[in-house]
Amino acid sequence: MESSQSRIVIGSDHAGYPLKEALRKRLEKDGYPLLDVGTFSEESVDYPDYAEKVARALHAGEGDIGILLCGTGIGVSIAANKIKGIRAALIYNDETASLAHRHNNANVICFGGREVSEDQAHTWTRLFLSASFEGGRHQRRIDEISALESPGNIGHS
Ligand SMILES: O=C(CO)[C@H](O)[C@H](O)[C@H](O)COP(=O)(O)O
Repeated sequence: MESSQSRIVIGSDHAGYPLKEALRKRLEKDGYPLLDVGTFSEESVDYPDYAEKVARALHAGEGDIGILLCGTGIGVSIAANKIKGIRAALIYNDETASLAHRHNNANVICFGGREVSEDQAHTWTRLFLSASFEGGRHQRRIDEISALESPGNIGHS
């Protein structure tokens, strides 16, 4: 069942800005409560700043699900996944839109603003939101991802 109550936090860099605007308007029309953290023009900016803004808003409880856009969707995915508790998924078809929720319990979805159409981004966002996490073996794997963030793990000094 689709949760029309999911509160969305959306952000992009300059390359994702046109698609962010189009997607934001469609999701607002659908009735989703939405917080837009920028960017607000096509002036060049750095995508890690917007991945951080979306993650901060989610950590602050200002939204349930994040949407991030850059040119390819890759940069925002990499940046967002550096932040504790964030599971960001790059979406590129119907299947990944659904499985990102059902198996990965992603809390951020990412799109390439120069790679996907407005219709695709809208359809895939709705598919993601209408899916449900299946738990079971998938929860075990997510717990393993969380363990990678622990202070005793690789890369922590
Ligand atoms: O796609 C991106 C990162 O994965 C960014 O949105 C940038 O667009 C990309 O790095 C290209 O940068 P440019 O400054 O727009 O040439």
